[in-house]
Amino acid sequence: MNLSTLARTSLLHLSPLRSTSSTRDNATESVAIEGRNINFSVNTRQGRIVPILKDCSIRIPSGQLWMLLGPNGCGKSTLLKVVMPTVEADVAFGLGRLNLTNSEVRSRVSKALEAVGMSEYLQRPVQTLSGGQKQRVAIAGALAEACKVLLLDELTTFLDESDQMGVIKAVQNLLDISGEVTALWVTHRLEELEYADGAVYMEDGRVIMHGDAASINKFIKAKQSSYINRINS
Ligand SMILES: Nc1ncnc2c1ncn2[C@@H]1O[C@H](COP(=O)(O)OP(=O)(O)OP(=O)(O)O)[C@@H](O)[C@H]1O
Repeated sequence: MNLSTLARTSLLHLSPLRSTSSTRDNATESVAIEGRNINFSVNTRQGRIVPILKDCSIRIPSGQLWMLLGPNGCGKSTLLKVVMPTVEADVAFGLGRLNLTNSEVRSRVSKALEAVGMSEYLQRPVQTLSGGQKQRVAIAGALAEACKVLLLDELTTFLDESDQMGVIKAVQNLLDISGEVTALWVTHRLEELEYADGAVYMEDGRVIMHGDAASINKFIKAKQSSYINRINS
């Protein structure tokens, strides 16, 4: 079925949540996934609204294995996608171990998302983002944890040109804003050198050249044309 838009209303929490358990000892147990009254509909191209999830509520305690069952087409996969973490939960994930207050967590998440140009995606499920947007959210996660060094391995390999630029610009922007974050970016794409302050070129386990990005670009291009000339001769 072709869709023009997706509509979703839900109240969803992903860990860490505390709730009163109905278990034998009435102990407080941690809830990893909780969705309340989740509704999800799709709008067809013909303008018809098709309800898929109808007022679903689930509560899954931390550290347990639960199964989701039901006949084909009843909505299991859709429910799973809708309970996928939001951008906000994803960026906040690594902060769980830092013993921060909720307002500190919110402030860090919002600053990190701002730095990568993703503020307006706070409540979007990560799974609905493009590849480049997901990379930017991952970078925001590192930033929220106050990482001072980012080691970024081929972030843009499978991205189209606009996503590729979005990620490069997000990294550049956060370096400009923070003034104290350093990034080392692994790439095969020579055109990305235009955005680098410096570069390192390796061959066969050795650093062959280390310096300004323009000189390294020139060096690699000269090597490439000499190689092409050799195989054409
Ligand atoms: N994007 C969509 N557009 C239109 N209909 C959709 C969309 N996503 C899901 N549906 C419909 O919603 C219903 C639930 O689909 P879903 O894949 O969640 O079911 P399921 O329980 O996981 O099925 P199965 O057991 O066959 O994998 C199906 O009728 C499906 O065709």
